[in-house]
Amino acid sequence: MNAAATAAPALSVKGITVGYQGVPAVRDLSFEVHPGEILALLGPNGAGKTTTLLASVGALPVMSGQISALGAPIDRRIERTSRRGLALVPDSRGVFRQLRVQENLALSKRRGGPPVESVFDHFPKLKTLLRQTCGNLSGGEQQMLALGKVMLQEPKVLLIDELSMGLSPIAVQDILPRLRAIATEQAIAVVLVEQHIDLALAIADTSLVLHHGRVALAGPAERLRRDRQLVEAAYFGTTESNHQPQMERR
Ligand SMILES: Nc1ncnc2c1ncn2[C@@H]1O[C@H](COP(=O)(O)OP(=O)(O)OP(=O)(O)O)[C@@H](O)[C@H]1O
Repeated sequence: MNAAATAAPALSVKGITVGYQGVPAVRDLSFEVHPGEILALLGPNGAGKTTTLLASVGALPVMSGQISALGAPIDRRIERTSRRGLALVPDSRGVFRQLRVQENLALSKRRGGPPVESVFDHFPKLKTLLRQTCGNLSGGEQQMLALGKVMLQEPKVLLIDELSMGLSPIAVQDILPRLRAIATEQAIAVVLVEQHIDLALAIADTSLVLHHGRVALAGPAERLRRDRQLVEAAYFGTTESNHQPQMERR
């Protein structure tokens, strides 16, 4: 068990069923993420990953089950949720493409929060791009900006939907370790939805594979890293029931 696992969970999801127009897209899902931990939330297209993130941040009501974050039940008023330290980086990246980098960062700056310059500790390249219009940035640069913007909000729970969408593997290899460093240094609980399975498992502590809205596989990321066949079976929904561990940790 790692040190983070001894603290109270920053995000606790217990037996949730959630979906659209009364039709469940995710069923009976449970997991916990502790401060400083990264959970890799994996699974094929349509497995329910985005649905899980939306429910976790309060944007989608659960049909049953409970979600609590930072010691209190999730609030469906997103503004309150974000003030309490929950942040979602959507797959659309959440940057204003028509504005410059410096304007994007300024918009995310909070009174009394960290200075804009603190973003350059992890993303020094952004300092050289301050006057660039975001729409002209590369995908990797836009992702750095998206993470930089969210860091200025000092999140305690960070939910990230496909950080690497449209990025080259090299750009993903560059950005994911930075996310690992940020989560550890700032004790942020991260849920990372990611299609680059190996890269996600390389920086994650725990992992969970969804298939058709149900947990097909869960366990320490290190274990899934060692057994790709098991992960692939979970993606195809052919995991045997004795290979569906509870969310134990290292
Ligand atoms: N707004 C919606 N209304 C109705 N059904 C939806 C809606 N959004 C998603 N779904 C359905 O819910 C299921 C789960 O979708 P979700 O987007 O959570 O999957 P995902 O794992 O994030 O997929 P992907 O990797 O393709 O983004 C899918 O069957 C999808 O068609």
